[in-house]
Amino acid sequence: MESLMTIDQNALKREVARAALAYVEDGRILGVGTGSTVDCFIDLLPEIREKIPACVSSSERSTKRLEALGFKVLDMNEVDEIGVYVDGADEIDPSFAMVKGGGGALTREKIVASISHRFVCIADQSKKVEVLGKFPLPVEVIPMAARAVKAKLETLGATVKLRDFVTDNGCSILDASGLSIKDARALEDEINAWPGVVTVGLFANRGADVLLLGTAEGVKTFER
Ligand SMILES: O=C[C@H](O)[C@H](O)[C@H](O)COP(=O)(O)O
Repeated sequence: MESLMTIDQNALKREVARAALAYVEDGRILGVGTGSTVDCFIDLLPEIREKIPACVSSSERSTKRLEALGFKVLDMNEVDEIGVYVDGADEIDPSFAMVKGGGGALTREKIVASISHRFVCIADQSKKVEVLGKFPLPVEVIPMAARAVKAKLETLGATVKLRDFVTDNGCSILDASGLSIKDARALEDEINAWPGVVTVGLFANRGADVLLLGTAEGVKTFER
């Protein structure tokens, strides 16, 4: 039963990945996110190779995958702007605010998204929620700040675990469960301001512009 559910979810990921190809702008640098849904997207990019002069990627994982397929991946510091950024999410709410970072790439994702004109979120139906916070909120921290930031998250009512993981930036991740996220923008600003926080995995101030949602009835498109 479990494997059947997995197969279905993967099929939904492939469908939304295919739908995102239509959003890639001809001749503009493409921003590429990270995760299993984005892996499906990357694997389809050779079909539109001639439209993509180069990419900027949000992780070493995606960079490797893109380069293996023959795509040029630019350093962020070589680029002023990006047309479309395609990335997944762990949760997305009706205002297009997201929780991201399940794969640990949240900081680079936020940086690439910040210079992108359009953020296209690709996700299967399990990611769409009314209120953010069921998925543990990732917070990337400088390693020496892990204990202090954990304590601050606990004062907000979270149960916090240090992930056994080192990010592409050489930092640590705290996963905060049980937060009641009423005002995602305010919480994003608050946590980002704590000493030692690199970034929080809330993407509310710069949320998605388009959501391509894989459902049992096909891909549904939401735009704001
Ligand atoms: O750090 C990882 C990213 O934020 C991913 O976009 C997010 O975790 C969703 O990944 P997936 O497509 O594997 O569910």
